[in-house]
Amino acid sequence: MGSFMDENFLLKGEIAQDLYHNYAKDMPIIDYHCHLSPKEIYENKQFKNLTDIWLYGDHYKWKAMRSNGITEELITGNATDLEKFEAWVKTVPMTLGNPLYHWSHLELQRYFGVDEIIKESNAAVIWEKVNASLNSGGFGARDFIEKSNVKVICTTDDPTDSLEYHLKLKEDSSFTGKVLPSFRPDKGLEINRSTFVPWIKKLEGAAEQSITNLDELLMALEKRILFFHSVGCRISDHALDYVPYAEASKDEVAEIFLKAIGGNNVTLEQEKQYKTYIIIFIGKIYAKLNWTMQLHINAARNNSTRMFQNIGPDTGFDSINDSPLAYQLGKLLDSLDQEDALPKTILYSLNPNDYPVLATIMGSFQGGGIPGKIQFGSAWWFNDTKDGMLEQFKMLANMGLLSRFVGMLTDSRSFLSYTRHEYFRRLLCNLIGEWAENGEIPDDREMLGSFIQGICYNNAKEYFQF
Ligand SMILES: O=C(O)[C@@H](O)[C@H](O)[C@H](O)C(=O)CO
Repeated sequence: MGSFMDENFLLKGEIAQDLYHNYAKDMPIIDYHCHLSPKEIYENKQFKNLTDIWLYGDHYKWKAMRSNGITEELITGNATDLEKFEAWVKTVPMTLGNPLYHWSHLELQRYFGVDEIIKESNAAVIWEKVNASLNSGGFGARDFIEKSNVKVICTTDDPTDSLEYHLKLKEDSSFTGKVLPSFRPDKGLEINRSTFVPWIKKLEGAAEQSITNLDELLMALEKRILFFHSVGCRISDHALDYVPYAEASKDEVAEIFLKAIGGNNVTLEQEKQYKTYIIIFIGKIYAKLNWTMQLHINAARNNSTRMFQNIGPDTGFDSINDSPLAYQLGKLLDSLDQEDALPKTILYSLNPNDYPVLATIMGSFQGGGIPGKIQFGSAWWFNDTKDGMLEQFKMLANMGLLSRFVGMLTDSRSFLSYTRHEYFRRLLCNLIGEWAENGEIPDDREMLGSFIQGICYNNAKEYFQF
């Protein structure tokens, strides 16, 4: 029996171990969806202590702490960093079976050489060891990126963003990686939210034009897409908590837009018509620019009104949604495909019940000579677990081509999360190794190695063309 999280962690059998150690482990990383701050990267943020880098912004850990009965004071409240750290250390032993248990140990092992089991009796030594490293130099934001062999990072950015720090990083020869923006126009699609009208005002400033009608909105959106493209953006991202599809003429959508900017709510049907029209309009531009369109579907966000009002979004109060998507998604993609204007697309759903739908719709729109043009995206958020990742691998293999998968992303706000790529790679190598051990696939190491390296890095490099 192997020791806890040793070098062959998650790798059963010689083939899996060979595939991981000799093919996967040292492949570079393209992290094509995350929520890191380009400002913190540019400034090479230094971290005060272990809580600063390990707990701040990590709503995965926050959610676990709440489930463990830790009070909010010790999670996002006014407790000291040491008190928050101690509260997390008290929680970790309770997370057995949750990926947080593995991820937390990987984060300390890989970046700080700390092998202690995370538990209360080891809290002091862990706190001291890591803080000594953080205060010794060479443990800034950029250092974690470079240590993790990350070649490309795609942050998540609003169309009105100046991209100031992306531009500064582009000019900074001391930084060898690429930090590229992703175009995330959610606030311009959520026409019934209180953020919509203020956002249109912000867009007027960013696009340096007035936006008093639909044509001007479309012009402004195209301007911002072209600006993002000039800064190196090649990917967009849409959080579609439900997939809209409702047909309407341009004149009808223009009326809906005027109603909204006049400060009036529109009907749900009108919201769907507006969203459908805008997604198709910008999707055509994505296709022209050879961008990739990511659709993150079926999240149910900010379930706790009280906590949303207290501490805002992305704080651990979201869940899986179950809105129907098969018809709507098929029609949305077909609307673009009919005009030969469907961009490369990555389909994610937070609801695993949607996986067969996504994996088969994906197959309906492949083509254009692009391997894996339409992707069934990596197991996302609550599915970013050992079982969730394996389920996605197998579904994609059964229904499409796992060989053409563009692989893992962290989707994180933490500079320590690149260990999730290691976790992913170990699970992938173990699955392929298991198939070979069972004689389900040939034990042809070069072929299997190439398969693995494609999913770890080479497919993404070819697909995204960053
Ligand atoms: O991109 C999203 O909307 C979600 O991934 C969201 O940001 C969430 O907070 C997250 O990061 C899940 O990993």
